[in-house]
Amino acid sequence: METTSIQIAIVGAGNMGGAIARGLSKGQLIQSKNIRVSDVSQANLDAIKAFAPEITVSTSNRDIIRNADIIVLAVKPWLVEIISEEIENLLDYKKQIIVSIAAGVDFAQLTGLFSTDATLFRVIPNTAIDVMQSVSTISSFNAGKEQEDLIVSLFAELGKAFLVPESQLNAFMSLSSCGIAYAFRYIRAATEGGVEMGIYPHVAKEVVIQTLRGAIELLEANNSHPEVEIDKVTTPGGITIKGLNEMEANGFSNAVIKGLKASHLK
Ligand SMILES: NC(=O)C1=CN([C@@H]2O[C@H](COP(=O)(O)OP(=O)(O)OC[C@H]3O[C@@H](n4cnc5c(N)ncnc54)[C@H](O)[C@@H]3O)[C@@H](O)[C@H]2O)C=CC1
Ligand SMILES: O=C(O)[C@@H]1CCC=N1
Repeated sequence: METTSIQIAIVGAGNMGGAIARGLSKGQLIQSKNIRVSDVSQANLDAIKAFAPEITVSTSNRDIIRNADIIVLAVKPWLVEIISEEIENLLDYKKQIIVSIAAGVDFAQLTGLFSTDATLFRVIPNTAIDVMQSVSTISSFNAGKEQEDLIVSLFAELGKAFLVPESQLNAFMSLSSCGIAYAFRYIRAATEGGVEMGIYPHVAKEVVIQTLRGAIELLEANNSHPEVEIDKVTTPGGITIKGLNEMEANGFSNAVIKGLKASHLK
């Protein structure tokens, strides 16, 4: 199917649904006039309309899903069941693809709510989808290669997309969707360290951000292991190794790994 004719309906225009609608409308694959969004909050719909007037908005979930090729469920996990009851009798499982971004709602639950015949995707983005820099981890159920390629290509417009078996989805979610919060916590900690050493907070934050950007660009440009880049910094007998050893003595790597594992849904 030509992507220019694809109709997409997004149920829930909050942080994630709103960002997906805005991102796709800025991208090349889906035309804004083919994007429909519903929410119980008129304010959220007004915000989408203000961003892209060509997007159709509605407070009726049932209205927007009619004839949509792809239906994205972007509501909180505990609302997926309520939405499924509301729209289920309108769905055509032979034609329509359902994409759920609800964290922790697995295919076993989704097939129970919809049908074992449904073509389903689970997509786990992170909040950087708002700036089209998400990690979106994708699993499929009953989907053909073409359908998988389509969903991956849509989310690749909003950052990077990884297609993985459902058994790995929660580990990816811990690393990227929770991981973005852990990255922010590092930035906060480093900024506070800078302030303690006498640097203004806004300057310290800028320095930390640019330091991280540089680290990422080096890793990508050199395709290297982080430890290789660390070896280039640590002058023998110098100050960096003192700092690293002090951080490790205080459990830095252990804390990061334990935090990731604590957020890994089993
Ligand atoms: N926030 C995050 O970092 C991540 C969130 N997710 C998942 O994304 C989903 C959405 O999360 P957020 O966008 O952060 O939540 P949100 O609360 O910002 O957005 C949900 C939207 O659904 C709307 N809504 C409520 N009841 C509705 C109904 N009956 N019909 C239509 N719309 C309705 C709300 O008004 C709200 O705008 C959740 O299931 C969450 O598990 C997944 C990965 C990461
Ligand atoms: O904290 C949570 O439960 C959700 C899932 C991943 C990011 N936020």
